[in-house]
Formats: sequence, structure tokens, C-alpha cells
Amino acid sequence: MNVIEVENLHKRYEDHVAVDDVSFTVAAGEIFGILGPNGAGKTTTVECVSGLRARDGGLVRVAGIDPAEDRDALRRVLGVQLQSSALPEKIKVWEALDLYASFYPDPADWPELMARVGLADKRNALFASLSGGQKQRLSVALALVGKPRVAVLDELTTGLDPQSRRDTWELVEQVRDSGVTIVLVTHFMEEAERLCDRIALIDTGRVAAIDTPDGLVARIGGGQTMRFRPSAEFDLALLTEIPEVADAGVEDGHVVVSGTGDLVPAVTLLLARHGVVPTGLRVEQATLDDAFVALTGRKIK
Ligand SMILES: Nc1ncnc2c1ncn2[C@@H]1O[C@H](COP(=O)(O)OP(=O)(O)OP(=O)(O)O)[C@@H](O)[C@H]1O
Repeated sequence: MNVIEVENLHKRYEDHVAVDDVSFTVAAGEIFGILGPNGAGKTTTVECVSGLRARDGGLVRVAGIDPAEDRDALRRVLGVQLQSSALPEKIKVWEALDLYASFYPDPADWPELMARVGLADKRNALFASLSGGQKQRLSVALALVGKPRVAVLDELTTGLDPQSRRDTWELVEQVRDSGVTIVLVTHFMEEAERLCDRIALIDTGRVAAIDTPDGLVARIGGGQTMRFRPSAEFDLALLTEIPEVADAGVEDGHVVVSGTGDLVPAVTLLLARHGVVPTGLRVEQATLDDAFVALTGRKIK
């Protein structure tokens, strides 16, 4: 069942088109990623979905609600993670949660939520005294305090150190496991790869592709590249006869073989049959970054 439907979304800022034509659906229980370089239109897209910005064209529905028509109904089903700077420096953790809970007729049990995001011992701490990771965890708790079916998390881990980033990823997975559908805006490949069930690659206000992380990589012929020095000469044409091999050539004295599936065992077995040992073997997996470059001609960062 789809919780979010976006069709041909269009949004301009005066004469600048921020979102040209974006369509996607998000199924209940998914972590759906919106991935793209700075300025691609990711934030504008989720702001239109969250009712924070009026769209200029297209259709948006969240649990059947049009954000442009009924913001009160939307607020009951969708929580947005606000940028941390939106909170006053001197508010305490518990006060922020209590305040946000007061906005909803049937809020979550916020002390329980505070414990769930690992901030129970920071209950009386001032917002300004929290670390970057703690501020982000508080912002996730605030997005969840209205017991939403959908949570929109925008650039959640930007500015966090690697450990805090990983802790935040675990929290996002726990939120998903509790039954909340998540829309995650990011420009971190690793984050999208690790967390998202499906990803929309957005570039210059348009969707370049939507697929699972593996599916996106597979679209570019995907898989892997092997690079090695053969211990003895052999006929490269032997390699291209293996179904897993897409391409084989020589670069700087190294044999470079790209392909998919069980490429590595298939190639090493064939080499062994011909008495060839692949010395200094390195295997590289194609990444989402490679997929983005191949699909848009541009790098994400
Ligand atoms: N309030 C605004 N007024 C005018 N132009 C804007 C406004 N907000 C965004 N833009 C422009 O619209 C385009 C899309 O911006 P948006 O913030 O949606 O992109 P983004 O993909 O979220 O980028 P980032 O990762 O940098 O946040 C950019 O060119 C941006 O400069």
C-alpha cells in the first residue's frame, strides 16, 4: 500500500525551477531515500510533501491527504524532522518534548520516546549543551512525538562524526521497525546504501532513476571490477566467453575484468584451469556513486 504519492511535482522560486518534474510513490514501512547533489531539489520536494511549501503543479497525497488542502489532517499522519537551529538554545530536552507533545491531541509518551532515542540522562540538559548527534536524536524524537505514520528526515546526519552517524542510522532503523514509514533526504551514498529500501536519484529537479540500491547499481551493468597481474600469458578472449564477464582488457600491465554475478569465482576458476594465478588481485564493487555518474553524467559531491 502506498502512503505517499507524488506525480509530476513542479515548484518554482520566481523564475528559478527548483523541482521540474518529480514523481514517486512510497510504500508503507519503507525507508525511501531521496538522493542527489546540492541544489537538486530534494528539500523543496519534501517541503511540498510535508505541507511546508505550496507546489506550483502536480499531485501530492500523504495517506490520501493533499498537503495543500488539509494541513491539520496532514500533521496527524506526518512528522517532519526540523533543522536543529529551529529550537531555542535555552530550552531543555524535556521542555522541547513536552512542548511538541502539547501540539497533538494524542501524543506519544514523550518520556518513553526520550529514552528510546537515548536522551533519558539528558532530560534536563539545555539544547545548546547537546552534541551534534544528541541534537539530531532530539529532532528525530520531536518528529515522532505526534505518533506519525510517516516521518520525513532531511539531511539528518550532516555534520555528525562517523560514530554519531552510525548511531543515528541505528535509530532510524528502529523507527522503521516500529512501523513508521520514512522519507530520508541525503547526499551521503553510504547512508542511502545502508538504510534505504528504495532510492529516488534526483538531479536538477528531475528523477534520474528510482530503484533499490542494488537495482540502481545493476542498471549500470553493475557488479564488480577485478584487476590483477596474470602469472602467465593467456588469451583474454577466454574471459569474454564467461557469461559473468561484460568486458576484459589490459591497463598498465594489469588485466581488468568487469562483470556481474559470481564474477570472481568464475574468472579465478577459468584462470586456474589454464594454470594462471591472478597476482595482486583487487576487486572493486560498483557503487551508488558510479550509478549516479552513469545515469546523470554528474558526481553527487
Ligand atoms: N527559498 C528559496 N528561494 C529561491 N530559491 C531557492 C529557495 N530554496 C531553494 N532554492 C533553490 O532551488 C534549488 C533547489 O533547492 P533545494 O534546497 O530544494 O535543493 P536540495 O537538493 O535540497 O539541496 P541541498 O542538498 O543543498 O539542501 C536550488 O537551486 C536552490 O538554490
